Amino acid sequence: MLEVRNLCVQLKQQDRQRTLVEGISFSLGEDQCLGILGESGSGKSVTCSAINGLLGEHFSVSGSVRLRQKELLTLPANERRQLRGSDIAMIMQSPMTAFNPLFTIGNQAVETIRQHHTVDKKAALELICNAMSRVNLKDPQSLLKLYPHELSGGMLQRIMVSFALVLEPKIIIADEPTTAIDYISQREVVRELQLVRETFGTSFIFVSHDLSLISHIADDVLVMNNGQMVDYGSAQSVFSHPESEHTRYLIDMRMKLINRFQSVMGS
Ligand SMILES: Nc1ncnc2c1ncn2[C@@H]1O[C@H](COP(=O)(O)OP(=O)(O)OP(=O)(O)O)[C@@H](O)[C@H]1O
Repeated sequence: MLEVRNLCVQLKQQDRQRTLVEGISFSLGEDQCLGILGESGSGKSVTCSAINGLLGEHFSVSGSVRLRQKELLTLPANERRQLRGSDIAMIMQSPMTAFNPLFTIGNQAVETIRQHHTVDKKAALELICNAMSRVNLKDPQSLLKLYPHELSGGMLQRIMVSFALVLEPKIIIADEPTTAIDYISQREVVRELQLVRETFGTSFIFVSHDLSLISHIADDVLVMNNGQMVDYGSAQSVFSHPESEHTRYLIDMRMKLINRFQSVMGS
């Protein structure tokens, strides 16, 4: 489905280039979930944005990103845009920047859905309302009348998940899709994303710094540190026999946290 080879992202600065990400390679099969794990600033979001062609002109991206044998990095911008949503949908970490502040959520939903499905406005609204209810958003009709700034980050994030549920893309890149959401809704969102995978065979790239979440949902895991890939393989092998010091460190930190929690709960 998706084949990424030696992906490298540089930021063009006045007199030099700063490398943000280098040497990222992985394959994502149909109905497969790749977890990208790493601490803050390790390059997870830049990697996802590069794959989806969302980095601006200050960045240079090299390597290869092939979607069903089609090279995406050299694709003209309009063809790339067409793939977004229908082939690859992204649930972004900062939901505020994902929406246009000048239009209501309902307008943006209808516009986005009708770009990819031949349905009228009423049917598009029904689809999005239905998807919003599935991710625990109450009274979707009223929410659709609001502008992005009138909603919390967590609500916008869940609305983004609803867009992805309606568009039924082949691949969903979920970049920390639960960061701005309370614990109960996090579980709803993860459950819904898993249901999408089971129902439509959607492939996922699931980005998180939460090791337990990744170990729970990912088939394969790629661990990043300082813009580089330090471990890659099946979740089972990466977590039981990590190759890098850094992955071992992340696992140790997680174990310490669990032990501390158990001792606090026990005392
Ligand atoms: N728009 C940008 N301009 C300049 N540098 C950037 C930009 N976006 C990201 N970076 C830099 O690229 C590096 C990787 O950032 P990235 O956002 O990909 O990390 P991350 O692993 O997703 O972190 P987090 O979990 O906090 O989101 C960081 O050093 C960051 O400062």
